[in-house]
Amino acid sequence: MPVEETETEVILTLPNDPNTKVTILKYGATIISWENKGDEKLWLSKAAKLDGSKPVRGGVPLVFPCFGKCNDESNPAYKLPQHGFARNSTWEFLGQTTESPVTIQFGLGPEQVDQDLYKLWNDGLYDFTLILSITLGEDHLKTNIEVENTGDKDFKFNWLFHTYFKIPDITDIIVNNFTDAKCYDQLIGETYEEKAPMISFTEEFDRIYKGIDTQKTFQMIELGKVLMNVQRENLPDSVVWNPWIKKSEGLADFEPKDGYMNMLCIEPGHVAEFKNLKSGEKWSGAQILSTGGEIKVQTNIY
Ligand SMILES: O=P(O)(O)OC[C@H]1O[C@@H](O)[C@H](O)[C@@H](O)[C@@H]1O
Repeated sequence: MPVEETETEVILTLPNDPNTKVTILKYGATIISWENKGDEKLWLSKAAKLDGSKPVRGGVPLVFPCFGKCNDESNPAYKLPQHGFARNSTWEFLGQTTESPVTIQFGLGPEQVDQDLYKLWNDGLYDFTLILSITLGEDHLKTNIEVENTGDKDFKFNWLFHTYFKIPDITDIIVNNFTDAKCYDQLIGETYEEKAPMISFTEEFDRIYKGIDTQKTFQMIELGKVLMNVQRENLPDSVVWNPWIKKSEGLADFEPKDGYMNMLCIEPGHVAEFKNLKSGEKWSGAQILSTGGEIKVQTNIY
C-alpha cells in the first residue's frame, strides 16, 4: 500500500522500496519525516509538539500568508502571528493523484483555519484555496504549493517551505551557489551582497537571500560530499537559518539543546516581497529536494 492514512497522519511509501517514505502530519500538512533508503533526511526536534497544540519544530512547516512577523501596519497580515496560520491549521487530505511518480495532495481553505486566527487577516474577508502536492521519488521529494484567490478581493501573501535538514555536524557543512545574492541579515538588520564562495556556520545564522535565479541549485555539502540539492520553481528567495546555542536554548520545543549541531534550515520561498494575487488568479511554487550527485558551482547565472 503506497498510501496509509491514520486520523492524524498520512504515510506515503515508494511502491518498490519500503525504506523510502514520507510522513505528513495533517496538522500544518507538515512533513515530519523523509526517509530515503532508510536514511532520515529531515531534522525533527525531540520536543516537537505533534498534537496540534503548536507548530512543529522540525520537518517542513509551511509558512503562509506572512513570513516572520509583519511589522507594516498597513499590511492586512499585520495582526497575524509569526509565519501566519498555515502551519497551525489542520489540512484536509485529498488523496493520491498520480501513481508514477506517486503524488498525494492536501488542501487548506478558510474553513479549516482556526476562525479567531483567520479573522486576524483582513477580518476574514479573503477567500483562498491552497493545494499542497507531495511527490516522492527514489532520490527526491517534491513539494508544490498552489495558491488560488477564490474570493472577490485581491490579496498579497508570502509563501515559504521552512525545511529543516538533518545533518551529521553543522561545522562540517558548507552550502554553495548563494554567492553574489542580495541578502538581508536578520541578526544585524543589514542588506548586503553575499561574497562568500560557500556559506559555512560557526554561530547563529539567519539570512534572507533574495531574488536568486531559480536555475541555481543550492547544495548542502559535507566534507566534499553532496548531502542534498535544493531546487526551486518560481520561488526566488531562500532563508538560511541555524539558531545556534543561545537562540535554541530559548526555544522550549527545541531538543536536544545541542540539536543545532545536527540541523540546518534552507527555506525556499517568496518572502522578500509580498506576492499580489488578484481575484480568480492562481500562483504556484515548488521545492525539489534530491540526494547525492556532483558538486556544481553556478557562479555564471544571476
Ligand atoms: O520559531 P519559529 O516561529 O518557528 O521561527 C523559527 C525561525 O524561522 C526562520 O525562518 C526565521 O528566519 C527565524 O528568524 C526564526 O527564528
